[in-house]
Amino acid sequence: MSDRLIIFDTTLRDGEQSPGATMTEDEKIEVARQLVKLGVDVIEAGFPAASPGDLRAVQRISREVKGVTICALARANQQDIDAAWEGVRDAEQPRIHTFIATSPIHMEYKLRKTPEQVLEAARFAVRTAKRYVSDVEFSAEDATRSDWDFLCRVFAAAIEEGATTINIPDTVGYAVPHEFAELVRYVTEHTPGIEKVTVSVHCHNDLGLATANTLAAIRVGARQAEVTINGIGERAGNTALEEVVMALHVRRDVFGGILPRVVTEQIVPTSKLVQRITGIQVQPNKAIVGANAFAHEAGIHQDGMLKHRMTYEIMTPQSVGWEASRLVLGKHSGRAGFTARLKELGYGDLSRERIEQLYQRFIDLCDRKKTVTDADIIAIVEDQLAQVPQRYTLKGWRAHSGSDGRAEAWVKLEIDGVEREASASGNGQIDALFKAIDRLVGRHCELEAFHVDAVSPGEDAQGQVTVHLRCGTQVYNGRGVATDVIEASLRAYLMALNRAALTTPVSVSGGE
Ligand SMILES: CC(=O)SCCNC(=O)CCNC(=O)[C@H](O)C(C)(C)COP(=O)(O)OP(=O)(O)OC[C@H]1O[C@@H](n2cnc3c(N)ncnc32)[C@H](O)[C@@H]1OP(=O)(O)O
Ligand SMILES: CC(C)C(=O)C(=O)O
Repeated sequence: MSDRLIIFDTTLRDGEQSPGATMTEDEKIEVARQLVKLGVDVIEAGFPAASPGDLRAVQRISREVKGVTICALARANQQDIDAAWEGVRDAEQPRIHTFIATSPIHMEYKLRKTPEQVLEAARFAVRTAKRYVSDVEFSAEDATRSDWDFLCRVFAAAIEEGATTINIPDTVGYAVPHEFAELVRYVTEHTPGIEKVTVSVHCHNDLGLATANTLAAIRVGARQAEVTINGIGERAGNTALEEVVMALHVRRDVFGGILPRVVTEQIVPTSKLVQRITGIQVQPNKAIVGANAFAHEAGIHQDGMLKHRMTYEIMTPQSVGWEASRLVLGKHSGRAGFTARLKELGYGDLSRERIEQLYQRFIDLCDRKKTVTDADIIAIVEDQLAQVPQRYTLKGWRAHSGSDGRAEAWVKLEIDGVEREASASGNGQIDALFKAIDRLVGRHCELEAFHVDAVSPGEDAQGQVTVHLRCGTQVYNGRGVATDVIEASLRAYLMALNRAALTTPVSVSGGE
Protein backbone atom coordinates (compact mmCIF):
# COMPACT_ATOMS: atom_id res chain seq x y z
CA MET A 1 0.00 0.00 0.00
CA SER A 2 1.31 3.44 -0.96
CA ASP A 3 2.66 5.80 1.70
CA ARG A 4 1.52 8.81 -0.30
CA LEU A 5 -1.77 10.45 0.47
CA ILE A 6 -3.46 12.13 -2.49
CA ILE A 7 -4.93 15.48 -1.53
CA PHE A 8 -8.11 16.15 -3.49
CA ASP A 9 -9.08 19.73 -2.87
CA THR A 10 -12.73 20.58 -3.40
CA THR A 11 -12.69 24.18 -2.15
CA LEU A 12 -13.83 25.35 -5.58
CA ARG A 13 -16.71 22.85 -5.76
CA ASP A 14 -17.99 21.66 -2.35
CA GLY A 15 -16.37 24.71 -0.69
CA GLU A 16 -18.26 26.97 -3.04
CA GLN A 17 -21.46 25.25 -1.88
CA SER A 18 -21.08 27.17 1.43
CA PRO A 19 -23.84 29.77 1.50
CA GLY A 20 -22.35 33.07 0.35
CA ALA A 21 -19.05 31.61 -0.89
CA THR A 22 -19.68 32.06 -4.61
CA MET A 23 -16.48 33.04 -6.41
CA THR A 24 -15.96 34.82 -9.69
CA GLU A 25 -14.01 33.20 -12.50
CA ASP A 26 -10.92 35.31 -11.78
CA GLU A 27 -11.12 34.51 -8.08
CA LYS A 28 -11.34 30.79 -8.83
CA ILE A 29 -8.21 31.05 -10.98
CA GLU A 30 -6.40 32.85 -8.14
CA VAL A 31 -7.40 30.15 -5.64
CA ALA A 32 -6.50 27.35 -8.09
CA ARG A 33 -3.02 28.84 -8.66
CA GLN A 34 -2.49 29.05 -4.91
CA LEU A 35 -3.64 25.43 -4.50
CA VAL A 36 -0.92 24.41 -6.97
CA LYS A 37 1.64 26.32 -4.87
CA LEU A 38 0.29 24.53 -1.83
CA GLY A 39 0.96 21.23 -3.58
CA VAL A 40 -2.47 19.57 -3.76
CA ASP A 41 -2.76 16.70 -6.23
CA VAL A 42 -6.30 17.20 -7.54
CA ILE A 43 -8.39 20.35 -7.83
CA GLU A 44 -12.12 19.75 -8.11
CA ALA A 45 -12.80 22.89 -10.07
CA GLY A 46 -16.60 22.83 -10.25
CA PHE A 47 -19.81 21.24 -11.47
CA PRO A 48 -20.04 22.29 -15.14
CA ALA A 49 -23.67 21.15 -15.60
CA ALA A 50 -24.74 23.60 -12.88
CA SER A 51 -24.42 26.73 -15.02
CA PRO A 52 -22.60 28.21 -18.03
CA GLY A 53 -20.55 30.28 -15.56
CA ASP A 54 -19.44 27.14 -13.70
CA LEU A 55 -18.52 25.50 -17.00
CA ARG A 56 -16.49 28.56 -18.08
CA ALA A 57 -14.61 28.65 -14.77
CA VAL A 58 -13.70 24.95 -15.03
CA GLN A 59 -12.58 25.47 -18.64
CA ARG A 60 -10.38 28.42 -17.72
CA ILE A 61 -8.81 26.57 -14.79
CA SER A 62 -8.17 23.60 -17.10
CA ARG A 63 -6.42 25.83 -19.64
CA GLU A 64 -4.52 28.10 -17.28
CA VAL A 65 -3.59 25.98 -14.25
CA LYS A 66 -0.99 23.32 -14.89
CA GLY A 67 0.91 20.72 -12.90
CA VAL A 68 -2.15 19.30 -11.18
CA THR A 69 -5.17 17.09 -11.97
CA ILE A 70 -8.27 19.14 -12.75
CA CYS A 71 -11.52 17.41 -11.94
CA ALA A 72 -15.17 18.20 -12.69
CA LEU A 73 -18.21 16.74 -10.95
CA ALA A 74 -21.17 15.18 -12.78
CA ARG A 75 -24.35 13.38 -11.84
CA ALA A 76 -24.79 9.92 -13.30
CA ASN A 77 -26.32 11.09 -16.56
CA GLN A 78 -25.18 11.83 -20.09
CA GLN A 79 -25.64 15.63 -20.03
CA ASP A 80 -23.67 16.17 -16.82
CA ILE A 81 -20.84 13.93 -17.97
CA ASP A 82 -20.71 15.69 -21.36
CA ALA A 83 -20.55 19.05 -19.55
CA ALA A 84 -17.84 17.78 -17.19
CA TRP A 85 -15.78 16.68 -20.19
CA GLU A 86 -16.31 20.09 -21.84
CA GLY A 87 -14.93 21.57 -18.62
CA VAL A 88 -11.76 19.53 -18.26
CA ARG A 89 -10.89 18.55 -21.83
CA ASP A 90 -8.03 21.09 -22.02
CA ALA A 91 -6.53 20.15 -18.68
CA GLU A 92 -3.05 18.67 -18.55
CA GLN A 93 -4.42 15.84 -16.36
CA PRO A 94 -8.24 15.75 -16.63
CA ARG A 95 -10.51 13.78 -14.30
CA ILE A 96 -14.28 13.26 -14.38
CA HIS A 97 -15.91 12.60 -11.01
CA THR A 98 -19.35 11.05 -11.26
CA PHE A 99 -21.64 10.09 -8.41
CA ILE A 100 -24.96 8.61 -7.45
CA ALA A 101 -26.50 8.03 -4.04
CA THR A 102 -26.69 4.49 -2.65
CA SER A 103 -28.54 4.92 0.65
CA PRO A 104 -32.15 3.69 0.90
CA ILE A 105 -33.45 7.15 1.81
CA HIS A 106 -31.73 8.85 -1.14
CA MET A 107 -32.63 6.12 -3.61
CA GLU A 108 -36.28 5.97 -2.61
CA TYR A 109 -37.14 9.62 -2.00
CA LYS A 110 -34.63 11.68 -3.93
CA LEU A 111 -33.75 9.59 -6.97
CA ARG A 112 -36.96 7.55 -7.01
CA LYS A 113 -34.93 4.61 -8.28
CA THR A 114 -34.59 1.01 -7.18
CA PRO A 115 -31.17 -0.22 -6.04
CA GLU A 116 -30.78 -2.11 -9.31
CA GLN A 117 -31.49 1.07 -11.31
CA VAL A 118 -28.90 2.94 -9.23
CA LEU A 119 -26.35 0.20 -9.84
CA GLU A 120 -27.05 0.39 -13.56
CA ALA A 121 -26.78 4.22 -13.49
CA ALA A 122 -23.39 3.95 -11.78
CA ARG A 123 -22.17 1.54 -14.46
CA PHE A 124 -23.50 3.80 -17.20
CA ALA A 125 -21.89 6.90 -15.68
CA VAL A 126 -18.43 5.41 -15.30
CA ARG A 127 -18.60 3.81 -18.77
CA THR A 128 -19.66 7.14 -20.31
CA ALA A 129 -16.98 9.13 -18.49
CA LYS A 130 -14.39 6.54 -19.40
CA ARG A 131 -15.03 7.20 -23.10
CA TYR A 132 -13.71 10.70 -22.52
CA VAL A 133 -10.93 10.26 -20.02
CA SER A 134 -8.89 7.54 -18.36
CA ASP A 135 -9.00 9.09 -14.88
CA VAL A 136 -12.55 8.53 -13.58
CA GLU A 137 -13.63 8.84 -9.97
CA PHE A 138 -16.87 7.32 -8.75
CA SER A 139 -18.62 8.32 -5.51
CA ALA A 140 -21.46 6.55 -3.76
CA GLU A 141 -23.24 9.51 -2.24
CA ASP A 142 -24.46 8.97 1.34
CA ALA A 143 -22.28 5.85 1.57
CA THR A 144 -22.34 5.87 5.37
CA ARG A 145 -26.11 5.36 5.44
CA SER A 146 -26.01 2.72 2.72
CA ASP A 147 -26.20 -1.05 3.01
CA TRP A 148 -22.56 -2.15 3.09
CA ASP A 149 -22.98 -5.11 0.76
CA PHE A 150 -24.93 -3.08 -1.77
CA LEU A 151 -22.23 -0.42 -1.57
CA CYS A 152 -19.57 -3.00 -2.38
CA ARG A 153 -21.62 -4.25 -5.36
CA VAL A 154 -21.92 -0.70 -6.73
CA PHE A 155 -18.21 -0.05 -6.24
CA ALA A 156 -17.33 -3.35 -7.90
CA ALA A 157 -19.49 -2.41 -10.89
CA ALA A 158 -17.81 1.01 -11.11
CA ILE A 159 -14.38 -0.60 -11.00
CA GLU A 160 -15.39 -3.08 -13.69
CA GLU A 161 -16.38 -0.14 -15.89
CA GLY A 162 -12.97 1.44 -15.35
CA ALA A 163 -13.19 3.76 -12.34
CA THR A 164 -9.72 4.54 -11.06
CA THR A 165 -10.74 6.11 -7.75
CA ILE A 166 -13.56 4.88 -5.52
CA ASN A 167 -14.81 7.51 -3.10
CA ILE A 168 -16.68 6.76 0.13
CA PRO A 169 -18.50 9.95 1.15
CA ASP A 170 -19.97 10.63 4.55
CA THR A 171 -22.33 13.03 2.83
CA VAL A 172 -24.31 14.10 5.88
CA GLY A 173 -21.53 13.87 8.47
CA TYR A 174 -23.25 10.94 10.18
CA ALA A 175 -20.32 8.59 10.77
CA VAL A 176 -18.20 8.28 13.88
CA PRO A 177 -14.51 7.41 13.53
CA HIS A 178 -14.33 3.75 14.56
CA GLU A 179 -17.44 2.91 12.54
CA PHE A 180 -16.21 4.81 9.48
CA ALA A 181 -12.88 2.97 9.68
CA GLU A 182 -14.82 -0.33 9.81
CA LEU A 183 -16.79 0.67 6.71
CA VAL A 184 -13.64 1.57 4.78
CA ARG A 185 -12.04 -1.69 5.83
CA TYR A 186 -15.20 -3.62 4.85
CA VAL A 187 -15.26 -2.01 1.42
CA THR A 188 -11.57 -2.76 0.83
CA GLU A 189 -12.06 -6.39 1.90
CA HIS A 190 -15.34 -7.09 0.07
CA THR A 191 -15.11 -5.20 -3.22
CA PRO A 192 -13.63 -7.19 -6.09
CA GLY A 193 -10.96 -5.23 -7.93
CA ILE A 194 -10.53 -2.63 -5.17
CA GLU A 195 -6.77 -3.27 -5.01
CA LYS A 196 -6.44 -1.75 -8.53
CA VAL A 197 -7.92 1.60 -7.53
CA THR A 198 -7.37 4.41 -5.07
CA VAL A 199 -9.74 4.42 -2.11
CA SER A 200 -10.87 7.92 -1.25
CA VAL A 201 -12.95 9.48 1.53
CA HIS A 202 -15.02 12.65 1.57
CA CYS A 203 -16.32 13.67 4.99
CA HIS A 204 -18.72 16.34 6.14
CA ASN A 205 -18.58 18.02 9.50
CA ASP A 206 -22.17 17.93 10.78
CA LEU A 207 -21.03 16.35 14.07
CA GLY A 208 -17.62 18.05 14.04
CA LEU A 209 -16.04 14.69 13.12
CA ALA A 210 -14.94 15.24 9.53
CA THR A 211 -11.21 15.33 10.29
CA ALA A 212 -11.42 12.49 12.81
CA ASN A 213 -13.30 10.32 10.31
CA THR A 214 -10.87 11.12 7.50
CA LEU A 215 -7.89 10.22 9.67
CA ALA A 216 -9.56 7.01 10.84
CA ALA A 217 -10.06 6.06 7.19
CA ILE A 218 -6.45 6.82 6.30
CA ARG A 219 -5.29 4.51 9.08
CA VAL A 220 -7.12 1.61 7.46
CA GLY A 221 -6.04 2.23 3.89
CA ALA A 222 -7.76 5.25 2.31
CA ARG A 223 -5.15 7.02 0.19
CA GLN A 224 -7.09 10.01 -1.10
CA ALA A 225 -8.58 12.61 1.23
CA GLU A 226 -11.17 15.03 -0.11
CA VAL A 227 -10.78 18.29 1.73
CA THR A 228 -11.33 22.03 1.56
CA ILE A 229 -9.31 24.98 2.77
CA ASN A 230 -10.56 26.15 6.17
CA GLY A 231 -13.07 23.27 6.07
CA ILE A 232 -15.63 25.32 4.14
CA GLY A 233 -18.40 23.46 2.34
CA GLU A 234 -22.05 22.48 2.30
CA ARG A 235 -23.76 23.01 5.73
CA ALA A 236 -21.18 22.53 8.52
CA GLY A 237 -18.48 22.13 5.91
CA ASN A 238 -15.97 19.51 4.81
CA THR A 239 -12.79 18.07 6.25
CA ALA A 240 -10.24 20.87 6.58
CA LEU A 241 -7.12 20.30 4.49
CA GLU A 242 -4.89 21.96 7.07
CA GLU A 243 -6.09 19.68 9.87
CA VAL A 244 -5.53 16.41 8.02
CA VAL A 245 -2.16 17.45 6.62
CA MET A 246 -0.79 18.65 9.94
CA ALA A 247 -2.18 15.68 11.86
CA LEU A 248 -0.25 13.40 9.49
CA HIS A 249 2.92 15.45 9.97
CA VAL A 250 2.70 15.91 13.71
CA ARG A 251 1.56 12.32 14.42
CA ARG A 252 3.80 10.42 12.04
CA ASP A 253 4.21 7.94 14.87
CA VAL A 254 0.52 7.02 14.55
CA PHE A 255 0.18 7.17 10.77
CA GLY A 256 3.40 5.41 9.89
CA GLY A 257 4.73 8.19 7.73
CA ILE A 258 1.79 8.44 5.30
CA LEU A 259 2.26 11.96 3.98
CA PRO A 260 0.82 14.22 1.30
CA ARG A 261 3.16 16.33 -0.84
CA VAL A 262 1.64 19.56 0.50
CA VAL A 263 4.03 22.46 1.14
CA THR A 264 2.86 23.08 4.68
CA GLU A 265 4.31 26.62 4.79
CA GLN A 266 1.71 27.59 2.18
CA ILE A 267 -1.21 26.60 4.41
CA VAL A 268 -1.77 29.95 6.12
CA PRO A 269 -1.33 32.05 2.93
CA THR A 270 -3.88 29.79 1.21
CA SER A 271 -6.27 30.01 4.13
CA LYS A 272 -6.05 33.80 4.13
CA LEU A 273 -6.66 33.97 0.39
CA VAL A 274 -9.76 31.79 0.68
CA GLN A 275 -11.05 33.87 3.60
CA ARG A 276 -10.57 37.06 1.62
CA ILE A 277 -12.20 35.75 -1.54
CA THR A 278 -15.16 33.92 0.00
CA GLY A 279 -15.69 36.43 2.81
CA ILE A 280 -15.93 33.48 5.20
CA GLN A 281 -13.61 34.24 8.10
CA VAL A 282 -12.38 31.34 10.21
CA GLN A 283 -13.05 31.54 13.92
CA PRO A 284 -10.01 32.67 15.96
CA ASN A 285 -9.68 29.29 17.67
CA LYS A 286 -9.74 27.32 14.39
CA ALA A 287 -7.00 24.68 14.39
CA ILE A 288 -3.84 25.65 12.46
CA VAL A 289 -5.20 28.70 10.62
CA GLY A 290 -7.17 30.58 13.32
CA ALA A 291 -5.65 33.82 14.59
CA ASN A 292 -5.23 32.29 18.05
CA ALA A 293 -3.83 28.93 16.94
CA PHE A 294 -0.36 30.00 18.09
CA ALA A 295 -1.31 32.68 20.62
CA HIS A 296 -0.74 32.17 24.34
CA GLU A 297 -2.39 34.32 26.97
CA ALA A 298 -2.25 32.48 30.27
CA GLY A 299 0.70 33.33 32.49
CA ILE A 300 1.61 29.69 33.15
CA HIS A 301 1.61 28.94 29.41
CA GLN A 302 3.67 32.04 28.59
CA ASP A 303 6.19 31.10 31.25
CA GLY A 304 6.36 27.57 29.80
CA MET A 305 6.70 28.88 26.24
CA LEU A 306 9.56 31.15 27.25
CA LYS A 307 11.37 28.24 28.90
CA HIS A 308 10.73 25.72 26.10
CA ARG A 309 8.41 26.31 23.15
CA MET A 310 7.27 22.69 22.99
CA THR A 311 5.71 22.86 26.44
CA TYR A 312 2.65 24.37 24.76
CA GLU A 313 3.11 23.94 21.00
CA ILE A 314 3.05 20.72 19.02
CA MET A 315 4.22 22.27 15.74
CA THR A 316 5.99 25.48 14.87
CA PRO A 317 3.90 28.36 13.56
CA GLN A 318 6.47 28.79 10.77
CA SER A 319 5.86 25.22 9.59
CA VAL A 320 2.32 26.21 8.54
CA GLY A 321 3.13 29.69 7.32
CA TRP A 322 2.64 31.92 10.35
CA GLU A 323 5.49 34.29 11.18
CA ALA A 324 5.74 33.45 14.85
CA SER A 325 3.86 32.48 17.98
CA ARG A 326 2.33 35.33 19.94
CA LEU A 327 2.38 35.84 23.65
CA VAL A 328 -0.78 37.89 24.05
CA LEU A 329 -0.73 40.08 27.09
CA GLY A 330 -3.92 40.18 29.07
CA LYS A 331 -5.29 39.78 32.56
CA HIS A 332 -4.16 36.14 32.66
CA SER A 333 -0.55 36.99 31.89
CA GLY A 334 2.14 36.68 34.53
CA ARG A 335 5.39 38.48 35.16
CA ALA A 336 7.40 36.21 32.82
CA GLY A 337 5.26 37.08 29.78
CA PHE A 338 5.09 40.74 30.73
CA THR A 339 8.85 41.00 31.22
CA ALA A 340 9.47 39.28 27.89
CA ARG A 341 7.22 41.78 26.12
CA LEU A 342 9.01 44.67 27.85
CA LYS A 343 12.27 43.30 26.45
CA GLU A 344 10.79 43.05 22.96
CA LEU A 345 9.66 46.65 23.25
CA GLY A 346 13.18 47.78 24.12
CA TYR A 347 12.87 47.94 27.92
CA GLY A 348 15.27 45.13 28.74
CA ASP A 349 17.23 46.77 31.53
CA LEU A 350 14.57 47.69 34.07
CA SER A 351 15.10 46.83 37.72
CA ARG A 352 12.95 44.11 39.35
CA GLU A 353 11.32 46.75 41.49
CA ARG A 354 10.43 48.85 38.44
CA ILE A 355 9.08 45.80 36.61
CA GLU A 356 6.91 44.98 39.63
CA GLN A 357 5.47 48.53 39.65
CA LEU A 358 4.80 48.33 35.91
CA TYR A 359 3.27 44.86 36.21
CA GLN A 360 0.82 46.11 38.85
CA ARG A 361 -0.22 49.00 36.60
CA PHE A 362 -0.51 46.62 33.66
CA ILE A 363 -2.81 44.21 35.57
CA ASP A 364 -4.89 47.17 36.74
CA LEU A 365 -5.18 48.32 33.11
CA CYS A 366 -6.19 44.81 31.98
CA ASP A 367 -9.18 44.97 34.33
CA ARG A 368 -10.31 48.21 32.73
CA LYS A 369 -9.46 47.59 29.11
CA LYS A 370 -10.46 44.72 26.81
CA THR A 371 -7.26 44.67 24.78
CA VAL A 372 -3.96 45.97 26.07
CA THR A 373 -1.81 46.91 23.10
CA ASP A 374 1.93 47.47 22.82
CA ALA A 375 1.16 51.19 22.63
CA ASP A 376 -0.62 50.94 25.99
CA ILE A 377 2.37 49.19 27.55
CA ILE A 378 4.79 51.74 26.13
CA ALA A 379 2.61 54.53 27.51
CA ILE A 380 2.59 52.97 30.99
CA VAL A 381 6.35 52.43 30.92
CA GLU A 382 7.10 55.94 29.70
CA ASP A 383 4.71 57.37 32.25
CA GLN A 384 6.34 55.39 35.03
CA LEU A 385 9.90 56.17 33.89
CA ALA A 386 9.06 59.87 33.69
CA GLN A 387 7.83 59.92 37.32
CA VAL A 388 9.81 62.21 39.55
CA PRO A 389 10.10 61.58 43.29
CA GLN A 390 6.58 62.02 44.53
CA ARG A 391 5.83 64.54 47.20
CA TYR A 392 2.15 64.47 46.16
CA THR A 393 0.50 61.10 45.48
CA LEU A 394 -3.06 60.77 44.23
CA LYS A 395 -5.18 58.70 46.63
CA GLY A 396 -8.69 59.38 45.36
CA TRP A 397 -10.91 61.77 43.47
CA ARG A 398 -14.51 62.41 42.52
CA ALA A 399 -16.06 65.02 40.27
CA HIS A 400 -19.43 65.80 38.81
CA SER A 401 -20.84 68.50 36.63
CA GLY A 402 -24.16 69.63 35.16
CA SER A 403 -25.58 71.38 32.13
CA ASP A 404 -24.84 74.83 33.62
CA GLY A 405 -21.09 74.13 33.20
CA ARG A 406 -20.40 74.26 36.96
CA ALA A 407 -18.56 71.35 38.46
CA GLU A 408 -17.79 70.14 41.97
CA ALA A 409 -14.72 68.08 42.77
CA TRP A 410 -13.10 66.32 45.69
CA VAL A 411 -9.48 65.15 45.82
CA LYS A 412 -7.47 63.14 48.31
CA LEU A 413 -3.65 63.34 48.17
CA GLU A 414 -0.90 61.90 50.28
CA ILE A 415 1.51 64.73 50.98
CA ASP A 416 4.74 64.04 52.85
CA GLY A 417 3.20 60.80 54.13
CA VAL A 418 -0.04 62.40 55.39
CA GLU A 419 -3.41 62.02 53.65
CA ARG A 420 -5.29 65.26 53.04
CA GLU A 421 -8.43 66.06 51.14
CA ALA A 422 -10.06 69.14 49.67
CA SER A 423 -13.08 70.12 47.57
CA ALA A 424 -13.51 72.90 45.03
CA SER A 425 -15.88 74.19 42.37
CA GLY A 426 -14.78 75.03 38.89
CA ASN A 427 -15.60 75.59 35.29
CA GLY A 428 -15.81 71.91 34.36
CA GLN A 429 -14.59 68.85 36.21
CA ILE A 430 -10.90 69.16 35.38
CA ASP A 431 -10.81 72.80 36.45
CA ALA A 432 -12.56 71.95 39.73
CA LEU A 433 -10.16 69.07 40.42
CA PHE A 434 -7.08 71.18 39.66
CA LYS A 435 -8.41 73.87 42.04
CA ALA A 436 -8.91 71.29 44.79
CA ILE A 437 -5.31 70.14 44.25
CA ASP A 438 -4.06 73.74 44.36
CA ARG A 439 -5.72 74.09 47.75
CA LEU A 440 -3.98 71.00 49.04
CA VAL A 441 -0.50 71.81 47.72
CA GLY A 442 -0.77 75.48 48.67
CA ARG A 443 0.28 76.96 45.36
CA HIS A 444 -1.35 78.09 42.16
CA CYS A 445 0.49 77.63 38.91
CA GLU A 446 -0.73 78.84 35.54
CA LEU A 447 -1.89 76.07 33.15
CA GLU A 448 -0.08 77.06 29.95
CA ALA A 449 -0.79 73.97 27.86
CA PHE A 450 -3.13 71.03 28.09
CA HIS A 451 -3.12 68.32 25.44
CA VAL A 452 -5.00 65.00 25.17
CA ASP A 453 -4.05 62.06 22.86
CA ALA A 454 -5.49 58.58 22.52
CA VAL A 455 -2.75 55.98 23.03
CA SER A 456 -4.66 53.23 21.22
CA PRO A 457 -7.93 53.08 19.26
CA GLY A 458 -11.27 51.92 20.67
CA GLU A 459 -13.81 52.94 23.26
CA ASP A 460 -11.62 51.76 26.12
CA ALA A 461 -8.48 53.47 24.76
CA GLN A 462 -6.00 54.94 27.19
CA GLY A 463 -5.81 58.72 27.10
CA GLN A 464 -2.49 60.49 27.44
CA VAL A 465 -2.58 64.02 28.83
CA THR A 466 0.33 66.43 28.67
CA VAL A 467 0.34 69.68 30.69
CA HIS A 468 2.70 72.64 30.98
CA LEU A 469 2.45 74.54 34.27
CA ARG A 470 4.02 77.92 34.82
CA CYS A 471 4.97 78.32 38.48
CA GLY A 472 6.59 81.74 38.80
CA THR A 473 9.28 81.99 36.15
CA GLN A 474 9.63 78.24 35.67
CA VAL A 475 7.58 75.98 33.38
CA TYR A 476 7.14 72.34 34.44
CA ASN A 477 5.71 69.64 32.23
CA GLY A 478 3.78 66.59 33.27
CA ARG A 479 2.28 63.59 31.54
CA GLY A 480 -0.38 61.16 32.66
CA VAL A 481 -1.86 58.01 31.15
CA ALA A 482 -5.12 56.32 32.12
CA THR A 483 -8.25 54.87 30.54
CA ASP A 484 -10.14 57.78 32.13
CA VAL A 485 -9.01 61.06 30.63
CA ILE A 486 -9.81 62.95 33.87
CA GLU A 487 -7.56 60.64 35.82
CA ALA A 488 -4.86 61.06 33.14
CA SER A 489 -5.22 64.85 33.60
CA LEU A 490 -4.80 64.54 37.35
CA ARG A 491 -1.70 62.37 36.96
CA ALA A 492 -0.21 64.87 34.49
CA TYR A 493 -1.00 67.84 36.76
CA LEU A 494 0.52 66.12 39.79
CA MET A 495 3.64 65.09 37.87
CA ALA A 496 4.24 68.74 36.94
CA LEU A 497 3.63 69.81 40.56
CA ASN A 498 6.01 67.10 41.82
CA ARG A 499 8.68 68.47 39.46
CA ALA A 500 7.99 71.97 40.77
CA ALA A 501 8.22 70.72 44.37
CA LEU A 502 11.73 69.40 43.66
CA THR A 503 13.05 72.84 42.72
CA THR A 504 10.77 75.30 44.51
CA PRO A 505 9.17 73.60 47.48
CA VAL A 506 6.27 75.28 49.26
CA SER A 507 4.90 74.54 52.71
CA VAL A 508 1.52 72.89 52.82
CA SER A 509 -1.30 74.54 54.67
CA GLY A 510 -4.48 73.73 52.71
CA GLY A 511 -6.92 70.85 53.10
CA GLU A 512 -10.10 70.13 54.97
C1 LIG B 1 -23.54 15.81 -2.06
C2 LIG B 1 -23.26 16.89 -3.09
O1 LIG B 1 -22.61 17.82 -2.75
S1 LIG B 1 -23.80 16.67 -4.65
C3 LIG B 1 -23.39 18.10 -5.53
C4 LIG B 1 -24.28 19.21 -5.19
N1 LIG B 1 -24.07 20.24 -6.15
C5 LIG B 1 -25.04 20.79 -6.85
O2 LIG B 1 -26.21 20.50 -6.67
C6 LIG B 1 -24.60 21.76 -7.89
C7 LIG B 1 -25.59 22.83 -8.17
N2 LIG B 1 -26.81 22.26 -8.67
C8 LIG B 1 -27.50 22.75 -9.74
O3 LIG B 1 -27.11 23.70 -10.37
C9 LIG B 1 -28.76 22.05 -10.10
O4 LIG B 1 -29.24 21.35 -8.98
C10 LIG B 1 -28.55 21.09 -11.29
C11 LIG B 1 -28.20 21.90 -12.52
C12 LIG B 1 -27.43 20.09 -11.00
C13 LIG B 1 -29.82 20.29 -11.55
O5 LIG B 1 -30.89 21.20 -11.61
P1 LIG B 1 -32.38 20.69 -11.95
O6 LIG B 1 -32.33 19.95 -13.22
O7 LIG B 1 -33.25 21.86 -11.88
O8 LIG B 1 -32.72 19.61 -10.83
P2 LIG B 1 -32.90 19.80 -9.28
O9 LIG B 1 -31.68 20.40 -8.72
O10 LIG B 1 -34.18 20.48 -8.96
O11 LIG B 1 -33.02 18.28 -8.79
C14 LIG B 1 -31.96 17.41 -8.93
C15 LIG B 1 -32.31 16.28 -9.89
O12 LIG B 1 -31.11 15.51 -10.07
C16 LIG B 1 -31.38 14.15 -9.69
N3 LIG B 1 -30.13 13.64 -9.17
C17 LIG B 1 -29.54 13.96 -8.00
N4 LIG B 1 -28.37 13.34 -7.92
C18 LIG B 1 -28.24 12.62 -9.03
C19 LIG B 1 -27.23 11.78 -9.52
N5 LIG B 1 -26.10 11.60 -8.82
N6 LIG B 1 -27.37 11.19 -10.71
C20 LIG B 1 -28.50 11.41 -11.44
N7 LIG B 1 -29.49 12.21 -11.04
C21 LIG B 1 -29.35 12.80 -9.85
C22 LIG B 1 -32.49 14.28 -8.66
O13 LIG B 1 -33.14 13.05 -8.49
C23 LIG B 1 -33.34 15.33 -9.32
O14 LIG B 1 -34.00 14.71 -10.37
P3 LIG B 1 -35.58 15.02 -10.73
O15 LIG B 1 -35.56 16.48 -11.13
O16 LIG B 1 -35.86 14.11 -11.82
O17 LIG B 1 -36.34 14.76 -9.49
C1 LIG C 1 -20.33 14.32 -4.64
C2 LIG C 1 -20.02 13.77 -3.32
C3 LIG C 1 -18.62 13.32 -3.22
C4 LIG C 1 -20.29 14.75 -2.24
O1 LIG C 1 -19.98 15.93 -2.34
C5 LIG C 1 -20.85 14.25 -0.99
O2 LIG C 1 -21.30 13.11 -0.95
O3 LIG C 1 -20.86 15.02 -0.02
